[in-house]
Amino acid sequence: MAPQISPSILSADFARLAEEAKAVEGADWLHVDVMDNHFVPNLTLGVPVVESLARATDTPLDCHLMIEDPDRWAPQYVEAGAGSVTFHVEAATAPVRLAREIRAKGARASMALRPATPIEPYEDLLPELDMLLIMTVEPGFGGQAFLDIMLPKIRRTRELIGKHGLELWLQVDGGVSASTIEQCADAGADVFVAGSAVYGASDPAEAVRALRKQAEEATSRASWLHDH
Ligand SMILES: O=C(CO)[C@@H](O)[C@H](O)COP(=O)(O)O
Ligand SMILES: [Fe+2]
Repeated sequence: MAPQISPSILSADFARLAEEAKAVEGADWLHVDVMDNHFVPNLTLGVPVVESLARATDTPLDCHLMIEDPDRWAPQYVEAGAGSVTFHVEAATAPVRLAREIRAKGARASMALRPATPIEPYEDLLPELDMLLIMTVEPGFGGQAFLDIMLPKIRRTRELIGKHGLELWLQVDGGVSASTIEQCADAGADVFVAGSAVYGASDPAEAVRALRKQAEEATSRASWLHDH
């Protein structure tokens, strides 16, 4: 799959969300970080804001739920208009049932792993998912440094996806920028969340295009190397 860029509005101006969403039209997704001050020590926004954002932009919403009890809340984000809903496996009680419910309601189902959560126990769940999110920072805040100790986990996950012949997308989130996106693409990620690297730039739309170009070039170099 061609690399996709998902700018995170966590780094945008929350008083101007509609304008900030429009500033990155051309991106594949708009990443919406939902935090409840329990699963992570930060509080952002909820269902009503997602409903408004879905009306304010044509870019599909990629909702990253950093909340307790996603089994209860995630379906409401599909109803609010999200195109993709990511729940954390550490918070979910019944991840298979939840992924099936998200899909049945019409969104892409995605599961996230915190940095200390290994992929291996969840190998058998992969066919139930449309995307897996590997956090490359501890969730909770934008602008943190990329954890390069996550690169082996990205590689192992890409190998598991290949082994099972799945179409699953592999997303990375946290500290993704011009200096780190190529390592992520080389390790096998294909959906890149970037908050401060996009909204901290003077031209966010241009930052999205530049990140996509870097990811495309790194992906084609990596596939050339693997094929030869
Ligand atoms: O989920 C999160 C943080 O928990 C992210 O989506 C951040 O918003 C990414 O921001 P940068 O690290 O790219 O600044
Ligand atoms: Fe996120």
